[in-house]
Amino acid sequence: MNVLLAEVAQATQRLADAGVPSPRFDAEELAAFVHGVGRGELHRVADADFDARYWEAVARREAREPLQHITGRAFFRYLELQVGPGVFVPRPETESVVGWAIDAVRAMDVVEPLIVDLCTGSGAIALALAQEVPRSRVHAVELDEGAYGWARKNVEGSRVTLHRGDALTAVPELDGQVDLVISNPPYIPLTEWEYVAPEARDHDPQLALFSGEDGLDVIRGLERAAHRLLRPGGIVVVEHADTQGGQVPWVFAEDRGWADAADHPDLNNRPRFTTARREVP
Ligand SMILES: C[S@@+](CC[C@H](N)C(=O)[O-])C[C@H]1O[C@@H](n2cnc3c(N)ncnc32)[C@H](O)[C@@H]1O
Repeated sequence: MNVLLAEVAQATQRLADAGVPSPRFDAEELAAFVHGVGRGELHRVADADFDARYWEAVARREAREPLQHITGRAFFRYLELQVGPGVFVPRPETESVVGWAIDAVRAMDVVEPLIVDLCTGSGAIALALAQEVPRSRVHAVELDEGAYGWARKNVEGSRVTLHRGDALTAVPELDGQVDLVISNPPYIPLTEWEYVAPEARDHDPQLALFSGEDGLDVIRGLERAAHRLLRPGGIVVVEHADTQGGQVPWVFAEDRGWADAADHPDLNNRPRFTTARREVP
């Protein structure tokens, strides 16, 4: 075994002892990052090239700093995004939410679909839609100054138009014209603070996580914003916590101008997002 692989094995044990949920993956990813190679190429790093900065990176992860803050990058669908302190790290469960949205927009058969991503954080959702839906016109909205700064770096050179503002009142110039509104908003109930993993609780911005006593404050506001923005027949897609699948579809009620409200699971078969269609009068 070469030196690096032996160090990775030791690091894996340290991360496991610290309670890191995916210790081998993280130990390998940090080694790959520090040595500037892919994860599948670690065995090729010569013993003389072992870089002791690996152990600095492992110590940070052991203290439960998010992996993506240490490497400065997050992978989301086909994208590599810049992330760090001050912005929510995009999560794998959101990838399936975006997958559903991409299929829904393609099925609309609109030539230049107009899409709005509310609460964009790093810009992950907006950028994935711009990349995967041909000729889409994508707008992204973020309130927090720090997160907006990261999104601005990520959208540079893309087709995404970024706006700084409150999702609930944003982009009124698009009212009644939008084909798809999508959001992964803050949705954790304040009462669950102590159960949130240290990586999120201590490193993701509070504005990205919590939303009132039951976690639904922002989603209730988004319901009105989506109704305002969508054209008749347009679709809203909202991510929620796996405990909220029984509540969120009721926010998009028929007597508030919605049709076909439904809830959907993620790849782990947990309730993850609600979709609804703005009713056609
Ligand atoms: C859970 S994070 C999701 C970020 C991104 N959509 C993703 O999936 O990675 C929620 C984001 O919503 C932003 N946010 C919270 N309240 C907002 C509001 N009223 N208007 C706009 N953005 C808001 C937070 O700053 C944070 O960036």
